[in-house]
Amino acid sequence: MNEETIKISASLDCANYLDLLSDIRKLEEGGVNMLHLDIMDGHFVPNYALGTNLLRKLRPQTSLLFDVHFMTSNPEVSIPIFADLGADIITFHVETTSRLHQMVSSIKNLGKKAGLALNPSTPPDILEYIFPYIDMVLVMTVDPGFVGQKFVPEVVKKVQIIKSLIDSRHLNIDIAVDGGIGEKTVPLLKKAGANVFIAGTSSIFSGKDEIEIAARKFRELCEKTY
Ligand SMILES: O=C(CO)[C@H](O)[C@H](O)COP(=O)(O)O
Repeated sequence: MNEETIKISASLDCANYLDLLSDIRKLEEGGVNMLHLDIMDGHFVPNYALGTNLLRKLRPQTSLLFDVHFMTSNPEVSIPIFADLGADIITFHVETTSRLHQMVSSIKNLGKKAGLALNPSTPPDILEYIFPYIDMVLVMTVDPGFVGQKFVPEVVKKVQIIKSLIDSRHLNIDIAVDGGIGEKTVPLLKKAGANVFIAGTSSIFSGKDEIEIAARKFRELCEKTY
């Protein structure tokens, strides 16, 4: 993955469930790169979202990349299932396992990109010995589980730290940010080193503009130099 490239991943949990396919067409039209698919289990997070049947139905409908984010307590069992359903990037939380290396290598062995997600309160040190094996770090800028939450400003510093750890190792790893990503927060996070922006109710799905227009405006915002 190319750390200098800006990528927009639209969070499907924020789309209109009653007219999903039409929203996906608008996202394609608006030039997003990926669909961010939050899989929630009611255990790791106190909410439920998305699942296998939905991915199975959606996969033949779009060529957008599937950026699967497990917000689940036991992602190990789900990795092969979602790989088989056409996930392109598979991200799980470092807080859920003591088997980081095993799980990352199982994702890579299935031919998928591997991402690790960190809650706002999780320090970045945990990444030190796993950096060489991963493609993306997903830095949560809200506690996972719900759309429309308040951005945690302290996380900007963490993005900066992760970016300098990656650069000092000359690695090519994407830094994604998720939660409250919009006009006010993109400049701070971009300056700190983020390059994958997860779009939710704070941007593309705010309802202010049509989705395709909002998606184009969001890309402009993310591509600006700050
Ligand atoms: O991870 C998520 C919820 O846990 C969503 O992807 C994200 O929070 C949605 O973005 P917004 O905060 O803009 O509604």
